[in-house]
Amino acid sequence: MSAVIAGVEHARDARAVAAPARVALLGTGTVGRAVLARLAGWSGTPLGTRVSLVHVANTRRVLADAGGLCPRRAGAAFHARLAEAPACGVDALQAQDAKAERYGLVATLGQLGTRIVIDATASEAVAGQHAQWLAQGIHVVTACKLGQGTSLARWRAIQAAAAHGGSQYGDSATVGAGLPLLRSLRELQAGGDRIHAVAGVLSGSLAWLFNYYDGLRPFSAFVRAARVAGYTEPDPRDDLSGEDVRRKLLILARAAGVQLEAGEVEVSSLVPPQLAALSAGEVDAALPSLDATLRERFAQAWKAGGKLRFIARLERDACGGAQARVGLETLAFDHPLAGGTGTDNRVAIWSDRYREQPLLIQGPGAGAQVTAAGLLDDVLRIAGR
Ligand SMILES: NC(=O)C1=CN([C@@H]2O[C@H](COP(=O)(O)OP(=O)(O)OC[C@H]3O[C@@H](n4cnc5c(N)ncnc54)[C@H](O)[C@@H]3O)[C@@H](O)[C@H]2O)C=CC1
Ligand SMILES: N[C@@H](CC=O)C(=O)O
Repeated sequence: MSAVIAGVEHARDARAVAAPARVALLGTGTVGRAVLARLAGWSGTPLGTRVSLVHVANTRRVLADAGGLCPRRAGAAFHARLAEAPACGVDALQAQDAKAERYGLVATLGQLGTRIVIDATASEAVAGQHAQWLAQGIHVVTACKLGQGTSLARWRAIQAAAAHGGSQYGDSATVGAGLPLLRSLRELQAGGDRIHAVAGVLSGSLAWLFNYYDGLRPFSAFVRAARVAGYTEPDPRDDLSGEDVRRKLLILARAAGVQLEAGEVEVSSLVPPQLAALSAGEVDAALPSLDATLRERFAQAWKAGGKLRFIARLERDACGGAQARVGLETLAFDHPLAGGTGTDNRVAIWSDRYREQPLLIQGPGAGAQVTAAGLLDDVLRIAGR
């Protein structure tokens, strides 16, 4: 290659490397707000040059600018009147009709370069779009478990669409709020290990509840506090019923090579039928219906000299089958899965190399900041250097 051509190629490479990934954020609640705050903190740093936020939407409004939005101003625009948002050099913040959001999103992301949708919603409709975006070559980074943690058909569609579109699916934040759980399972298998079993606490809110519930104050008051702290799902019954943990266990199992259907996970719910039957708006007033049963469960565990922990278990047998279950257990105080504090998830993984003593991974398993960091770690991995 001549020096001139090599120089042109080099300049082209340098431009390709420098082009920021174009990012759309869906959801501006607990997690989405923290994503915007973290992006705002990157302004003027090398990390800030690697991503360009072009689209932000929630259920009510959309802000889009193909030239790039200011994350700080976008955050303020969603949580204060636009006029009060401090200016930071963005000329064209456009409020669009939220109904046009899906089409607007793909158009604003454009056709070229690295395009990423961050899903910080708990929306079934948005999860239903993941495979379509991936098939178009748009990467998806998600905190929402409804993509990979529901039906096996949807999980397979996501894998197939990513392969077809040459796109990546960033799922670190779906289990353990970004703890290196999925990554560890994948790396163990890439190194030739078979995963034998996984067990532990996979819910940050339930960890927090059973770390602090004292059997004296009403359990329902702790549920309200966990919701205010941003640890629960938008509807706390998704946590209390074990549904959120079922989804996480399905995501882990499938990543471990066990293609379970949702119905194959045995789930013991903490939600009584009368609470399960209510509309979302009626839930808060009815939370005290949890109190008597939980007080009794706590007293029994205390008498037995143990602690309550909401545990997920996946056990593989030698014939290729697997058992999966989720529910409240009484564990001895010194049980390896009973430790941790706050929202800590604590998960043990048994594999070929970790046969007797499992690999243990522990850390905060819910919360806006850790989840936003997990999402943006995936964004940076996809955006490249
Ligand atoms: N809160 C936490 O600690 C963690 C949450 N997650 C997941 O993150 C997701 C978001 O959780 P939160 O922020 O706590 O919920 P949230 O209820 O605070 O926020 C949800 C946001 O999504 C928006 N939204 C809903 N449907 C939409 C649609 N069709 N298009 C655009 N926006 C839409 C809502 O307007 C709202 O802004 C959930 O899937 C949750 O499971 C994952 C790990 C930890
Ligand atoms: N509601 C979830 C949030 C993270 O996924 C939990 O409690 O773990």
